[in-house]
Amino acid sequence: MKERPPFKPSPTLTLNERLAALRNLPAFFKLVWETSPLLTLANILLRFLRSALPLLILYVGKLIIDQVVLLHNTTTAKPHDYLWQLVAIEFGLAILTDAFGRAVALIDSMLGDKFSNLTSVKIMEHAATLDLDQFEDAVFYDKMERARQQTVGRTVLLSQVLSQVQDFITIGFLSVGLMAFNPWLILLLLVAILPAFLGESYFNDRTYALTRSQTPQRRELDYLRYLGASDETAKEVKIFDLSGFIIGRFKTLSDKFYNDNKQIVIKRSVWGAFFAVLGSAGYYGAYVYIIAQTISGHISLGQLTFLAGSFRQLRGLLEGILTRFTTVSQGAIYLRDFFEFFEIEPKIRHTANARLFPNPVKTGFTFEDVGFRYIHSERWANRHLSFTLHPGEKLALVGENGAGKTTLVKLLARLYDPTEGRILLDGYDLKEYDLNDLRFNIGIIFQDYLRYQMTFSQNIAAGNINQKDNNELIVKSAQQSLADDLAKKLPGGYEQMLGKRFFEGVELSGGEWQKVAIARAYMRDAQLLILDEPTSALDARAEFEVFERFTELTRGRSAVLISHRFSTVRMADRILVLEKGEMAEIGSHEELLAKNGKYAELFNLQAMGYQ
Ligand SMILES: Nc1ncnc2c1ncn2[C@@H]1O[C@H](COP(=O)(O)OP(=O)(O)OP(=O)(O)O)[C@@H](O)[C@H]1O
Repeated sequence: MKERPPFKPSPTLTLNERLAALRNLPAFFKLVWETSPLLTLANILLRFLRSALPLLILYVGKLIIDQVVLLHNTTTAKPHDYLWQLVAIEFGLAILTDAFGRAVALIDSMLGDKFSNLTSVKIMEHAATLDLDQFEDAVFYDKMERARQQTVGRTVLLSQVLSQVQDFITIGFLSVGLMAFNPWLILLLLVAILPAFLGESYFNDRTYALTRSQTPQRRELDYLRYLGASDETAKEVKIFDLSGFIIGRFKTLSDKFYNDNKQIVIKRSVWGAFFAVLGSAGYYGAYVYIIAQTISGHISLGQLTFLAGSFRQLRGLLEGILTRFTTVSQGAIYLRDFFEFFEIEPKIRHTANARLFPNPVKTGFTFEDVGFRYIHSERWANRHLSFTLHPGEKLALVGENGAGKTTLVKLLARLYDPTEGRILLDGYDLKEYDLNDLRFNIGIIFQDYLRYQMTFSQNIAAGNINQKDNNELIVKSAQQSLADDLAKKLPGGYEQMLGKRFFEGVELSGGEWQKVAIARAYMRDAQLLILDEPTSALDARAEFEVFERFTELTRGRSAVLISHRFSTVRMADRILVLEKGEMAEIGSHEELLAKNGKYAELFNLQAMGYQ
């Protein structure tokens, strides 16, 4: 594993970037609304009602104290009914405050869960539309990882923005009373709190920059976690005794994470404590002033409790609003990462009036000087390919490792578009065809096909998932790929769970998995079938049988076969020999042997090995 450069926090964001990030908020709220209009509405309503309660409680408190003082100072006995009514009202308000608070928290958490599910689905849906080469790009993965992180915890932003509004309203209510008393005191509070706000803002910036720069490392940690503890990796990790190496790498990376984060957390906490003292000083300054005013008889005891209470709450609220402001703008910046992912557009797409796949194909697939280079690669994986795959023809691709065989079939299925030249189907560029229809009519089984940890029948149905309940078709496909005998031997038959990851799963041999995978090719009525070496693990007899059936069953349809076994390759109508991505030869087995070129050389080499 290449040693990574040390973490380098990206530069902190400019004010413009912060403000620009706030523009994501409306889109975010739209998404929250989409999550659940009912919960969102209930949340807003409850918060609004709750914002008036603190002032009401303080005011009732003032009335209570004034009433107590009055009763205390009068010598004649007076009924206490009014006082107890006030106490009962305050009690009721306190209960309401608590009940509203809990209801809001409950709704927040339900909304949060729903939001997280909705956004995860959206990410998966969007990822499904993107191109293969986008998945082969580390920068893309970083973006996807950052977007994925936003699916959890982002609803905190919602409650923060709503709390912000709620607190503003409460402040408005509280300020009305205080303004009448002395507006300067509010200013004093604001000045005392400002440093805390600026400090928070600064540290949030640093944290964001660090988190963002750590994305690739976080992905590497995930990967190491998977390598160190997964059924797919356990065998090799044990045999090569890699666990020490993997754990060591994990520890180094996670320690570095810890240390880098620790520095910011410590600094933030020290400065936070200092700023809190400043805030307290402002509050106590105002408090002393109010006490002095009471002693000198300018205000009543009830007013003292009302004002002191208002101030205490105001300080808390102002502090909350200011620190939350930075978190909200921070959250908006994280949102930028989320929405950025959705801005990634696939390049491989079709036009509005795309053509449907021809049935039957008339002239076939024609390569016109096709060349292809993978993203970020200097080398041509395919170059100067010019040939026609005729309707009904069986074409075998032959060539050494890395000669470009798989790349060629990926171009046929438009997993990539040619870098130069073009591929025509019945005379029209592949790009003019409806992408879904094209892919549906081309069935490919790759050499690195997936071994789904699902049931036997689902593994086959993966070839045409719309037919997952069509048992007849599934059994027929299994019979055609020789997988049916296998199903009969399994305890659960077609409903047998495959792989070891889930309960009562059964592991298959490499060749058995291949037979299951090949059955996928028969699940759809594809016009072009491609087998890219999915038979390498079959014994020679099984491969021969599989291919014999394949050519028989696909009669009338075109097929491309990739195999390193010449006993199989010779069954094809024509053989295309690739060398370093270019066409070396094309012709039938007999023609190419007679030519005594590259094909004859490879064929004789293998024949010698069997002697
Ligand atoms: N996703 C990819 N990104 C970048 N380069 C790739 C990618 N896939 C293949 N290549 C490169 O393209 C070249 C052709 O690869 P390809 O898989 O088409 O060969 P192949 O003939 O199918 O080989 P094999 O017989 O080993 O399966 C190789 O040099 C390989 O390194």
